[in-house]
Amino acid sequence: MNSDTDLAPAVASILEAARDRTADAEDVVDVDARSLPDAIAAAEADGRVPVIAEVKPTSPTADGTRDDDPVELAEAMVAGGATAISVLTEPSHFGGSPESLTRIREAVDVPVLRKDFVVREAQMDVVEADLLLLIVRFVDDLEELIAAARERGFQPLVEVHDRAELETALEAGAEIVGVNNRDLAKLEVDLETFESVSPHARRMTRLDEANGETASNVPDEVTLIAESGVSSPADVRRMREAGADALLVGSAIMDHGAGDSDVTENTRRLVEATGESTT
Ligand SMILES: O=C(O)c1ccccc1NCC(=O)[C@H](O)[C@H](O)COP(=O)(O)O
Repeated sequence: MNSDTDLAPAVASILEAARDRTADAEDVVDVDARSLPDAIAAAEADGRVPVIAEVKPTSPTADGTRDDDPVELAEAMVAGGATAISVLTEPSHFGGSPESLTRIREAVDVPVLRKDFVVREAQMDVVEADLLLLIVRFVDDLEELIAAARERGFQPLVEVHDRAELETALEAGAEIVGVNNRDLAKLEVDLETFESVSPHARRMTRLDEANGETASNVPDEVTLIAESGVSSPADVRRMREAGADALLVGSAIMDHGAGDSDVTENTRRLVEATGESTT
């Protein structure tokens, strides 16, 4: 793990809370996961942009809190064409909970991501989900955590912020990689982050192993997700042109400032962002 000194205070606080969080589950999770790559393929087949819509009651950068029932939010996102649902389960900075995720997963039939700050294996045994987030920057033993997640049936979504972290992720065998456009020092979003990392991911996964340029456990295919800062159909097209297989969108769908904003419509305008347009 890198030093904590170049993290925004909010992120340092999230990380400290994550490290302190106990997980005293008696049973090891054993989940029969819904496949994200299959869900992405199904969306592509019927002309939807694959959007992972995020149930994110609040966040350090949100301009408010939405108190709506998380299940109603998730169902509204699926009605708008969401390919999968991301659920923040972090309680103190994002207003999430594992219980919300369980209720959501029972109510929808798309894959559900547990978006949290998991730093130890024991913290995986809190709730069943189809995908589990692992953030390269925050863990010391990525390869072991990927293996531990897979043993439980989770599909690990490994999050990176730059090319060096991407290499770490791919060499550890990550098959689903999220490139987060929000930097952890100032919490600013810049879609160029995805644009600069994505070609490197494609190059690394295509290099012939025999030429010795890539580690032997780099997968042939990787599912690449552009995370954070996608707020308009134009942003969607931009990330797709840069190679995103799917987009993870929270704030633009939750629209925290406007408490009663229509989550179905907010999802649909991104899901339908195909073809040419200037907006
Ligand atoms: O969203 C935040 O304010 C935030 C602050 C500090 C660490 C992480 C944070 N967000 C986590 C996420 O990765 C996003 O919720 C997710 O990618 C969606 O981003 P957005 O569409 O920009 O809400």
